[in-house]
Amino acid sequence: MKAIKESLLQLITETSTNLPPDVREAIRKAKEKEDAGTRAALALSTISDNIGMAEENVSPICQDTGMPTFKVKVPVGVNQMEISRMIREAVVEATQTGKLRPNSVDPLTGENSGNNLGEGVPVIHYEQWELDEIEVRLILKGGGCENKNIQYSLPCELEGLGRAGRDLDGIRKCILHSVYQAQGQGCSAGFIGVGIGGDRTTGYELAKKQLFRRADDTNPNADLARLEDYIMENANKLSIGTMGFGGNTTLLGCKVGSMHRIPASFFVSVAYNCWAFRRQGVTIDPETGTIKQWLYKDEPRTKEPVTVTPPATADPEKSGSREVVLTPPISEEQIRDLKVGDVVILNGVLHTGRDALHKYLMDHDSPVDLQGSVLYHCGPVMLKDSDGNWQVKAAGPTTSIREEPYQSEIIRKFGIRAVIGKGGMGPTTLAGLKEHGAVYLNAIGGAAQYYADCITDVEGVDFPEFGIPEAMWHLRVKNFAAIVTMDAHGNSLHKDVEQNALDKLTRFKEPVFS
Ligand SMILES: O=C(O)C[C@H](O)C(=O)O
Ligand code: SF4
Repeated sequence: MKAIKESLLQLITETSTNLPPDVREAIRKAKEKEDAGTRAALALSTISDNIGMAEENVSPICQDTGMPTFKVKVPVGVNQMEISRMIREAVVEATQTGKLRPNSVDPLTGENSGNNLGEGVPVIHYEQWELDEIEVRLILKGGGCENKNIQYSLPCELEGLGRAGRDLDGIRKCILHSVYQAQGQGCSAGFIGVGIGGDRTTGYELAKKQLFRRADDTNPNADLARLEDYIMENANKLSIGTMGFGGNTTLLGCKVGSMHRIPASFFVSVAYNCWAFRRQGVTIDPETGTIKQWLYKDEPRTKEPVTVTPPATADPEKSGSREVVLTPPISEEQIRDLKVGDVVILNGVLHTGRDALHKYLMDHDSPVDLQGSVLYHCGPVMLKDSDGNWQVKAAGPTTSIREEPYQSEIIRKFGIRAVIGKGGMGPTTLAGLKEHGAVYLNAIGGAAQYYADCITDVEGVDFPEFGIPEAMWHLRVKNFAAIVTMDAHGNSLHKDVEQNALDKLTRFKEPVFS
C-alpha cells in the first residue's frame, strides 16, 4: 500500500483541476443552445475557457475546492484507519501545493486550520464490498452551491406552485422549486441530486450519492427516469440561465434516487451542484496502492485548445451592452453613467473582502483608503513562492448575497464605488447603490483561472489572521471584465430574472404525475 498516498494525491489533483467528460459534454451542449452574443453565451464561453485553463495550468477550476468528501469501498480485511491516514496526508499535501484551498474553519473561533484538516474534515465514508480492489470516489462541492441545497417535508406549500402532496406530483413540484430558489447563486447552470424518503440525514446523503452517477446515465426505475426527463425539460423553461443572467439552460443534470421512509416523515432532499461539478474516482490495487482505473474518464482525448474569449465579444445588439474601461479610484459620475448590461473592464487595484471582513468593517476602520475603490467578493487560492512572494493560484468571485446585511452600510461608510461578486444582491444593497452612487458587477462564478490570469500583482494583504480565503488581498488587475447587473438607478437584472422565473414557475402548478 506504499503508493496509496501518491494515488490519492493524483485523485485530488485531477478532481480539482480537470472536469470529467460527462460534465464537459453537458456544458458543451448548453453552450450550443445559447445564441451567440447573449450574456449567457458569453458566460458559458468564459466557463469553457476556464475549464481548459485549469487543465492546462493543473490549477483549481474554482477557488472554492469545497468540503473534500471521500467515498471509499474496501475489501474485507483492509485497514480503514490506514486509508484515512493516507487520505489526510494527501489532503495536506494537495493544500500545500495549491490544488486545494485551505477551507477548514473552526465554527466557534473562526480559525482556519490552514491545511484542510479539522474536526470531521475531510469527510470519509466507508463501505465494505467483496471485490478485491479499493474504490475511492471524491467530490469537491463548494460552499455557494452547498448553501443552495434544500430539504422539503411533504406536504407543504410552495411559492408559485401551491400545495405539494405526498406523491410523485408533490415531489415534482419540490424539485422544480429547488431549481427556482437556487437562482444563479449556486453558479448555475447546475446539476441536482435528489433523495426521496429517508430521514433528514439519510435523505441528504442519498441526494449527494446521486451526484456520483454519470450525467448521461438512465435511471433503472422507470418512474424516476420519467421524473428526471420531465425535470430536465421543464426546469430549463424557468429561464434563469447561466449565472442567473437569463438563458436557455438552467439545469445540466437531474438524478433522483429513493429510499424507504417512516410513516410520519416524507422528505425530498435536493443537493445542488454548480457547473464546476468536480467529482472523480479511482480503483486502487490493495497490494501495491497504485491506481488501476479512473472511474469518470473516457478514452484519452486530445485537449481542447484554449482560446480565451475577449470580454468584448458580447454583441451589443443582443446583450444591450456597452464596454466601459474604468481605473479606480472611480468617480460618482462614472458610476451613474453605467447601466445594467454594460461590461466593465477594470484596470488597477481591487481589494478582496468577504464574510469576515464585512463583519469587521461594520465597526472598525479599513486598513486602506477605500474611497472610489472596488471591493471584490473573493476568497482566492494563494501560495507563497520560494522568494516569499504571494502567487494567485485561483481567484473567482464568491456568492455576494451573504454580505447583504452589511453591504449598503459599508459602501456608504467607506465610499466604495463598485462591488464585484456573483449571484446578485438584495433590495437593501440595491437601494444603497442608488443612494450612494455605486454599482454591483457580476463576475462569472467558478471562473477562477480566467480571473487569476487578469491579476498582474499581489500588492499586499491585510488580516492574514482571517485565513487565506477571508483575508483582505490587494490585487492589481489588467482587463478584469465583469457585467453590471445592479446599477445606481435602481435596476437589477437579478430581480428581473427572479420575477420572470416565478411567473414561469406558476405554469407548473397543475398536476402532471397523478
Ligand atoms: O468560497 C468561495 O470562494 C465561493 C463559494 O463557493 C461560493 O459559491 O460562494
Ligand atoms: S464559486 Fe461557484 S463554481 Fe465555485 S464552488 Fe462556489 S458555487 Fe461552485
